[in-house]
Amino acid sequence: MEEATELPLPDAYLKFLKDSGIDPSIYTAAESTPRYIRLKPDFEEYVQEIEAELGCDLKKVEWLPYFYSLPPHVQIASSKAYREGKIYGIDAASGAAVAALGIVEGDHVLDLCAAPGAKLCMMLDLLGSSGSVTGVDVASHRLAACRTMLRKYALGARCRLFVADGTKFSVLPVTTRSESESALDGDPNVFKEWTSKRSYKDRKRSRERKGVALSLASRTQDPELIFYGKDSGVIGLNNSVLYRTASNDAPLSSGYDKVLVDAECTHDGSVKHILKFENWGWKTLERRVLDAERSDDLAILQQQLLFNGFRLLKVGGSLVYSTCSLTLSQNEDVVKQFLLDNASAELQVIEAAKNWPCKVGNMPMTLRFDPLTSQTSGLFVAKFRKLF
Ligand SMILES: C[S@@+](CC[C@H](N)C(=O)[O-])C[C@H]1O[C@@H](n2cnc3c(N)ncnc32)[C@H](O)[C@@H]1O
Repeated sequence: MEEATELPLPDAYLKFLKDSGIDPSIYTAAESTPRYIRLKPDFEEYVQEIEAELGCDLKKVEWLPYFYSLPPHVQIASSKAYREGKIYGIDAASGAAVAALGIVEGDHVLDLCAAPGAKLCMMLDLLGSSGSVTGVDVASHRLAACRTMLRKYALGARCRLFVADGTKFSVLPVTTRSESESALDGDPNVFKEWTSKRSYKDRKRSRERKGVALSLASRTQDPELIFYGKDSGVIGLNNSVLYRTASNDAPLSSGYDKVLVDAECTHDGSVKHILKFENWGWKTLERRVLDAERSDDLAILQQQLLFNGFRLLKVGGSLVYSTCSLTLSQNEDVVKQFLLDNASAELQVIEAAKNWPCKVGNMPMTLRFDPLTSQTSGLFVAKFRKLF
């Protein structure tokens, strides 16, 4: 195995690792960490066919249903199975973050940092034939890629996507529909089936609707609905119902059952991603990772995302906070501060994790996937329950 000292990491980054208490040798795992795919549940019988196509064995990940590992250098993008939407690439640790949510059929799930969307796809696969998933991301181009992914994998029926700031997003799930809401059918501003090709008349209406939405949803900072599936609960609603928002103080009975806050972070645990900066230029790493880490803004953003995700959670519901950073400041410190500020939050044991190849974090009940020991990308996971 390569020595940590031989890795092409610049001094400024090595200092960041040292200051953050991260052992640089985790990057030696980049070459040997397998690639992971998730097979869409309907396609398990195709394993042998996919193996022949990729020219390698698919090794079942025993601790995570429908996940397979393959040698790190196998490319999946040109394979027929990938093009036909039978498999998607997702690291097993990312899959664990979704599994930690414990999604069951009928849940209304919020994914507050959703793009590019591998976790969102897995959520929709777990959801079954009732419930919904709402994906939010502040980056419109990334969320557009997420929409493409949903359509490719035919997973969008129960999903809606909003470009919005997750620290302010306030739109509630559509749970039950009252008679007065169903009677909106004649209203020209009612959402019809979603289509990417919309007529001039529709676009004009949508602009008008957006105007209404802006005034109705001033607290939501103009969330823009860029996709909704036929069973997402959006069709037949008008703006006033769709943009029904959560009040800041009242405990929610109509909030989301499960929330994932897969927060923006420095990505230092994503060992393969970090080593790509060798080609992209270390200056880019300094700008994207080190400057971000140095500024207090990132920690504030993580706190605010967690705070708002929890606000939208219904009483009794569960929230998973994850990052692909291994620093204490972006993980345990965020969790500690959050627990201090929120009496209604308690850390929850992740029952499913008993057989996972991860370690307990620096706080009981939190988990850390470490590339050297877990054979996955690095990831921190904490789960909270809302008590009241
Ligand atoms: C770690 S990535 C999420 C990965 C995603 N969950 C997946 O599985 O593909 C973090 C995301 O947070 C988004 N983000 C950053 N600031 C945000 C904000 N204020 N509100 C919502 N999303 C934000 C970024 O655009 C980025 O897509």
